[in-house]
Parts: sequence; C-alpha cells; structure tokens
Amino acid sequence: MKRVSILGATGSIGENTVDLIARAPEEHKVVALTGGRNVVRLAEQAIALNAELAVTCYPELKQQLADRLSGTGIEVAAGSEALLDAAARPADWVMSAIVGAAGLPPGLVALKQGATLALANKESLVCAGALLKETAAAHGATLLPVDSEHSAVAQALVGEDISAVERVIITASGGAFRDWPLERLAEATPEQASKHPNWDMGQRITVDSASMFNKALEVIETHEYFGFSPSQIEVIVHPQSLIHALVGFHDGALMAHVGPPDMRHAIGYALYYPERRALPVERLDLVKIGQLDFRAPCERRWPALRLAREVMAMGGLAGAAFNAAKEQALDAFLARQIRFTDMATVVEETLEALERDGALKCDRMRLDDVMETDHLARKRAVEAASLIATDA
Ligand SMILES: NC(=O)C1=CN([C@@H]2O[C@H](COP(=O)(O)OP(=O)(O)OC[C@H]3O[C@@H](n4cnc5c(N)ncnc54)[C@H](OP(=O)(O)O)[C@@H]3O)[C@@H](O)[C@H]2O)C=CC1
Ligand SMILES: CC(=O)[C@@H](O)[C@H](O)COP(=O)(O)O
Ligand SMILES: [Mn+2]
Repeated sequence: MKRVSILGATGSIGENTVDLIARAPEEHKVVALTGGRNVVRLAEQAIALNAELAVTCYPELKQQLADRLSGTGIEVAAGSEALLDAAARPADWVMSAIVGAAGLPPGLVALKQGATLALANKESLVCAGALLKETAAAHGATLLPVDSEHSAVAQALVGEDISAVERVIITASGGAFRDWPLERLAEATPEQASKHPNWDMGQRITVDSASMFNKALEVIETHEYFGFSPSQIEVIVHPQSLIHALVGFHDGALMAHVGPPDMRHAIGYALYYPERRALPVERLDLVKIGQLDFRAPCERRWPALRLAREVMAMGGLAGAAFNAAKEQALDAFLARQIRFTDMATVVEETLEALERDGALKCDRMRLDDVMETDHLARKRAVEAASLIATDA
C-alpha cells in the first residue's frame, strides 16, 4: 500500500486528489490530511479515507475538528507546528496543495523525510526553487510537477534528451478579462476576476489567471523545475485550455500535450508515476472541438509577464519577493483597497525597492533568508498598496 498525505486537502487540488485516492482505497494508506478553515469538510475526508491524522492550521478550530472526529480513532492536531509534524509523518507520496508561500515549509519537511512531493504549490518553486531541489537531492526525495503545464512538459520530455529542447511553450487561457477593452480593466471587480473561463480552481489562482500573475509564476516555475533558460520559455494565449504546453526540439518538432481542463489528469499522473493508469477524465472529441485558437500575449494587458522576466534576470531572492508582493497585492484587490490594474504596480514597486536596498542578493539559499525576504516584501507591498489607496 502506498502511504499518502495531502497538504491542503480541502482545496480544489486537494478535493481532486481525494477523489482519485477514494477510487482506489485498497492501494492507498492515508497518513495525514491537512486543511484550514473548512474543518467540516476535513473531518468528512478523514473519515471517508480512514486517515491516521487530520490537521487544521488554525489552533482555534482544533476543538471543532476534534468534535467531528470523536470516536473515530483519527488523531487531531492544529497549528503551524502540527502542520509541519503532519508533513514529517512517514509517507511515500505527499501532495503539496496549500495555497501560497505557506506551502513552502511543510513541502520542505516532506522532502526531508524522503517522500515524493507532488507539487501543485508553484509558489514554493518560485520562492525557493534552489532550496527545494537541493533538499530533494540531499534526502533522496523526488519532486514531481502537478501544475497542468508543467505536468504536460514533463510528459512531453519522457524519453527525450533535454539538451535537444529548443523551446517550451506554456499556454494561458487569458483568464476572465482576456477580451475586455484595456481601458475597462481598472474597474474589474473581485467577483468578475474570480470566474475562470475553463478551470474550476481556488479563488486566488483564478484571480491570478485573470491578471496573468499565475502565468508569470509558471514561467519562473518552468525555469526552476526544468532548468530551461528564460529565453527558451514562451507563453501563448490559448482560450480553450486544451493544449497545456508544447515542447519544441532542435529538429523543429513540437510535442503538444492535449487534454480536458481537469486537474485529475495531472494529479493522477503524479500519483501513479511512472505508470499510466486509467483516469476518470473526459476523452476529447477533436472533431467536436473543431478548432484550436492561439494569440500572442499582450504585455500592456498583462504586465505580470514582463515582471516574471525581470525576476528571473534578478535571480537570488527575487522570486520570494515577487510572490510575497503578489500575494499582498491580491489581498488588497480582494479587499477592494486597490484596483485590478494596481496589483502589478504594487509588485513592481516592491521589487524595485527591495532591489535598491540590496535585499534580493543571496549566494546560497537558506529558508530563513527566504522567509525574511517574504516578510520584507509583504511589508513594502502593504505600504505601496496603502499609498495607492490613499491617492485614489
Ligand atoms: N486549483 C487548481 O486547479 C490548481 C492549483 N494549483 C496550485 O495548487 C495550490 C492550491 O490551489 P487550490 O487548490 O486552487 O487552492 P484552494 O484555495 O482551493 O485550497 C487551498 C488549500 O490550502 C489550505 N490553506 C489555505 N491557507 C493555508 C495556510 N496558511 N496554511 C495551511 N493551509 C492553508 C486551504 O484550507 P481551507 O480551504 O480549509 O481553508 C485549502 O485546503 C496553489 O498553489 C495553486 O497555485 C496549480 C494548478 C492548478
Ligand atoms: C490548471 C492549471 O494548471 C492552472 O494553473 C491554469 O493554468 C490556470 O489557467 P490560466 O491558463 O488561465 O492561468
Ligand atoms: Mn497551471
């Protein structure tokens, strides 16, 4: 039996992972499930999967969780230390599906116990790619991509010589506002930004899709995970989200990964890797689809893409600052403190300020430095957002 844990079980990726594991209970021993506010759902999942341990990151919710699990024999814990303990509990396969930089410390702990870490939490790689890879190598652990584009690239690379790759193209749906006139973007609301045209995902990544900060993170994720140079990585707008990525080789061949917008494919690929198992995803009818469309991304509409390139050029701790500033800008937008178009301004100003202060340099990445940069960037971003809000 494969021992599995899910960090972020109550979210969109978490639920899809639970769905796959619940279809093959005889093959999986569920060790730990973690969640946040949704303790009702966490308790249901823990009972359904007969988990050993259920953890909420909020200590004040521990009693509620314990009440729901009383008499089941399932252990209950709460708080950030308990989350790390859950990640440290021996498992063969751990899904990293917490949203944001909060997913980094438990992801590192899971790698330290030698588990295969299925990485949906792209923020970890953006903040601390070098540290994750170094930790995996030092503990004989494996990192597998779960983000749909990166799973697609990994699948297109099976059996290939990576030095024969000329370019990688990751697709972007364009999000909620891809067809809006540019001058309307400033008035876009959080409700409008929270509707993805193709994927059913958590609110934060959905808004990041609309602003292209999701794709900006993914460009950096591609660079960090596969080691391709920034000039090899392209983004193309593909409104149908059916091709997830393409890999171009020196001989001119382009290998495209095509599939329905259902994360159970990428999660299932990582769960059963290197085997391919039958998965409960729609089989595409290409004749019905008829046509696939592509457009060049406009950097005036989506300045986040330009910022991603600047972050890769800066290197060091720039990824950690970029992600933290983006998370704070997103909070300020969701709280209606700043406009949709102000998010990129907040991130750019934060990066410029930290670079000016020499705060993004690092020779060898350590978790403490990443956390310190994350903290500094959040502080700066909050200030930048407050100034914008005051001026408005
Ligand atoms: N959704 C998707 O299809 C895709 C997601 N990803 C990435 O996967 C990750 C998860 O995304 P998604 O599932 O959409 O997100 P959701 O918001 O749906 O779920 C996030 C999960 O993390 C928990 N959580 C939230 N904050 C914290 C915290 N501070 N500490 C510990 N746990 C926390 C939530 O608990 P609760 O809900 O109980 O409060 C929930 O279980 C993100 O990094 C995202 O970028 C990548 C590709 C596709
Ligand atoms: C499913 C997945 O991997 C998301 O990251 C997806 O890519 C979001 O869609 P966008 O292409 O709109 O960013
Ligand atoms: Mn993606």
